[in-house]
Amino acid sequence: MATKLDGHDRDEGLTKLKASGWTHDADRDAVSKSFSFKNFVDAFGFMTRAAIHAEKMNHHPEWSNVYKTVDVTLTTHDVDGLSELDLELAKKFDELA
Ligand SMILES: C[C@H](O)[C@H](O)[C@H]1CNC2=NC(N)=NC(=O)C2=N1
Repeated sequence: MATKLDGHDRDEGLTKLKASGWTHDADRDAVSKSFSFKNFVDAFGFMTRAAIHAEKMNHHPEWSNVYKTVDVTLTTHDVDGLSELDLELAKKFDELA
């Protein structure tokens, strides 16, 4: 079971995510990023690779796709906010994009 991030780990994690283009919604305690690709095939390829990774982690994104854009929001529903799993998944999505 995930635990809600707090203290130094949370500050450090959020700082790193913001530096790579993620924004933090304080009301939901969620992070979001809009990924842009060359075309639909690249966007959907990213979603396919990301989905396989998310399923392996048993941690799933809220996301939507329009043509070559994929909008992603990450939060941990089980703890009503950010956990280490969100930081890990965000980092992986950045690597895959
Ligand atoms: C039962 C199952 O392990 C849980 O519902 C998992 C599945 N994927 C999840 N994904 C996300 N983003 N948050 C969760 O709390 C969560 N919980």
